[in-house]
Amino acid sequence: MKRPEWRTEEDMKLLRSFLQVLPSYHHYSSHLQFLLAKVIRYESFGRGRVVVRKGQPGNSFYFLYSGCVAVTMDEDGSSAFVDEAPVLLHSGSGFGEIALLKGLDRNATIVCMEETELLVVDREDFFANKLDVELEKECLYRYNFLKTLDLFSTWPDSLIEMISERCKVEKFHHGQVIIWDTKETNSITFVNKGSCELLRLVDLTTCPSYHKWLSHQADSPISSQIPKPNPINRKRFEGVMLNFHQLEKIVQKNAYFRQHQLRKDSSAGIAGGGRKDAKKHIISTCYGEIPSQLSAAVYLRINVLHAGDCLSVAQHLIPEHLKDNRSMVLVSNGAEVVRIEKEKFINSADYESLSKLRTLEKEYPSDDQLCQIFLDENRWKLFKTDLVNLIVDPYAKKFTRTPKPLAQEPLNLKSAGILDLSTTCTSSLQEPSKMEFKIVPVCKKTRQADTELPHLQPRLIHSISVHRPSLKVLLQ
Ligand SMILES: Nc1ncnc2c1ncn2[C@@H]1O[C@@H]2COP(=O)(O)O[C@H]2[C@H]1O
Repeated sequence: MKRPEWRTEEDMKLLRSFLQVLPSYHHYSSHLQFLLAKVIRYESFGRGRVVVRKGQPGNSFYFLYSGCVAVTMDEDGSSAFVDEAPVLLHSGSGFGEIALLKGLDRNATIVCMEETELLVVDREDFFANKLDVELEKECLYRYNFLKTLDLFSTWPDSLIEMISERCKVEKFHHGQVIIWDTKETNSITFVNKGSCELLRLVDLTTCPSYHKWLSHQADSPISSQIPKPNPINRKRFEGVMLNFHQLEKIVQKNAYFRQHQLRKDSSAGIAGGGRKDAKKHIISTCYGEIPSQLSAAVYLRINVLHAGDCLSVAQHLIPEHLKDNRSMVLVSNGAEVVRIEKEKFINSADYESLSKLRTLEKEYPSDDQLCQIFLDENRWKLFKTDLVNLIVDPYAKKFTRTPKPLAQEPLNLKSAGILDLSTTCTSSLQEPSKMEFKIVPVCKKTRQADTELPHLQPRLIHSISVHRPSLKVLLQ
């Protein structure tokens, strides 16, 4: 990047279009964007470098162009590398405005977590270009939002102002993960606009209802009479299950899954083929033995948070026996959120707001209850799809043309999420399946609380297809 004094008008236009990718820059007026493109300086720092030190006077404001920085309360920023869940700012964010706006010392340390590129606006340019007016507006926006929340109704304005200076508004597009693991967050997340979903990855093999249901399927006279693999079964769910593609993306992007090398596996826990190896296809769980192909996990939505709601993490404020230590994922449906560090909130909160926070802690269904809900919904979907096929299909077929399947599709995401009981049960004791599917290493994460989980890698599914008698026959 050329030095500011050497930039021509053309350079500034080009730079301005480059900077559009930064959300914190993008929403400024085009006039201000142009002025900033004139004065902005480029700096890059390596991992561990402190950009802004707590307690020091502030002379610059920063846009984070690429990389990631942590906000810490210690002066040297070292806590960011030992904290389980440091406050992180990613590409597109801005920081360092408070010291300039309020004439105070830096309220936090900003340390680089990786190679980071920054665009710097120095004090004189900051005020000369009226960036202070824009950033004051942002501060006021956060303050006004917090004022609307009942949780802060007993707080004095000065405290709300202090909190609003120590948080940021973050925008997440549809499907983007806001929190990978709710167990590992130190913040209270407030939804300002839009909505988000709280999901729980339920390992069905750990749920008694799943085993009960499987044994019921095995005992069913229908399944013993007609155990033939039925390709139509798999078609039933295609396009039915909401969000499965989105969940696939979560699994692919999740750093934890990447670390455990998410596999497109064709053998999926099945060691070898043939009847001799039948034993190897069976896994033991505390609820009995099942074919390893039936080891499955499913993401289930357990709550939807709308504007004004918050995801509290007040677990340590509630009695031990009421604590819910399960990991959950918070996914955006297109949302704007404000995260406030739990510790900061608790240190500033009065008795009333602490009690309110405690009551916000929701009780969610157990994994087994979630499993039951899933199986019920699955049954209903099966019935609904069969019924629609029975009534609509003969007419629709006349007028529509089935699109040709894509040649050599590497992984059919639609069918990959369907556990087809009829094909699985018949093939599990014979040849290893050629079917491709995703393995979810949900049980590999060894934490003390998780030690009771069996050490298998369940397959990520969204539906289970079972063989059922034709509705047409039943209705005749
Ligand atoms: N909790 C927080 N979340 C995000 N950014 C913060 C937080 N606390 C402080 N900051 C930013 O860190 C900056 C440190 O320097 P300033 O006080 O100038 O401005 C501060 C804010 O821009």
